Amino acid sequence: MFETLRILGAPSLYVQGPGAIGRVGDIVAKLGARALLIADPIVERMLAPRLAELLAKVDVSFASAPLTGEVTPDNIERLASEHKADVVIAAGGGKGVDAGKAVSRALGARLVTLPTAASNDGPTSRIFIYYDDHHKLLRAERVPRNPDAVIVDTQILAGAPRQLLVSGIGDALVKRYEAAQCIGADGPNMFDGRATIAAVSLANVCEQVLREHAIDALSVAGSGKPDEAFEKVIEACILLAGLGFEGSGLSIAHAMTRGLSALPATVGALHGYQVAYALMVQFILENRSAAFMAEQFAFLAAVGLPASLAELGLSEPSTDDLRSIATLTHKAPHTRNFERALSEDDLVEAMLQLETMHQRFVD
Ligand SMILES: NC(=O)c1ccc[n+]([C@@H]2O[C@H](COP(=O)([O-])OP(=O)(O)OC[C@H]3O[C@@H](n4cnc5c(N)ncnc54)[C@H](O)[C@@H]3O)[C@@H](O)[C@H]2O)c1
Ligand SMILES: [Zn+2]
Repeated sequence: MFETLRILGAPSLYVQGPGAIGRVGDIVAKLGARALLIADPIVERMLAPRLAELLAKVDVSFASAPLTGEVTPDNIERLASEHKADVVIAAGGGKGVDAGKAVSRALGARLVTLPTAASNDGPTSRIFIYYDDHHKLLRAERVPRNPDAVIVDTQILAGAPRQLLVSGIGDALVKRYEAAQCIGADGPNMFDGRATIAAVSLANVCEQVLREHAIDALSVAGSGKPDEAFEKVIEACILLAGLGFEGSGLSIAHAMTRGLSALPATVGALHGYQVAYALMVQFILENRSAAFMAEQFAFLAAVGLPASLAELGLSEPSTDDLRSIATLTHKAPHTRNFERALSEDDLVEAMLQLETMHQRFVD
């Protein structure tokens, strides 16, 4: 139920910097005696030996379990039935973090998130996403509390593939504009409450930090050597964007992931690439000026984010493609968080208009 109350949720602790993983022992030992790492197989191999060593020092028992396949209800149930833990360490890109969140809920365990890539702002939030086995988005779910701790080791993040940071920048950039639409439409935030000044301010500052420092931060992505610009952008992508969206609400840019994740040509695009494109559609629906659109196209191009369906992987969208994106998007609850009621035709028209406008910009 949507309340008239202003509600903000947040993790209990946020730790960021090079070598932050060294704090895992202290943090986890305060939460329980048995820890379980959930991550995809690549991240599990990368982190398990180090975590085993850090947790042994504080007498916390340690086990790890790789998630193979998608974050589906069945896969999560299986992982939860095979393990017991007081604390789940949810690590990785968005998939491992979401899987860990889901397992922590199933086990009734405390939750520590340990992002290894800043590809999205899931590490701070209560939300996780269920998919089917073909990576079609099923629904958003919630854990009962925000994570007990978020540990962001920027040395690890600076070693992650560049495109994951590009994705995180896309996911963070959109938050300010979705917040504005959601609040304007009197829509609910992710706690089914109203936005606080705090949450909106964070979404706004997040965007400013990205406009100022994203390009510099990307220049060290993949090097393993975080600098000051990188630290700022990571905080924007994970903390500011996370608190900003959860406390303010979402709109068209995220609603469109329903449609975009259902089409073979776009399902493989990283989450932040999908929402960056979808933000451009939102801007068309907002009737933004040509000058504003040109600025956005230039910024997205500089970061390496898609601003058209063609750049997202669907170069000649058929009428059926557009209709199917619009139908699924229209069903998403966040679509109602917009300044006017939208029809499926409005969405199709906006996508077409964007392709034409973007083509003109590229030419
Ligand atoms: N809970 C939320 O609020 C929220 C928000 C946005 C997205 N998501 C979810 O996030 C998922 C997508 O996340 P993603 O784009 O990060 O994909 P992903 O988690 O699949 O990661 C992409 C790849 O990067 C690898 N990787 C991660 N860290 C690495 C590192 N340091 N070095 C080398 N390789 C590394 C992973 O092993 C994987 O192969 C989706 O499931 C999406 O629903 C959740
Ligand atoms: Zn997102």
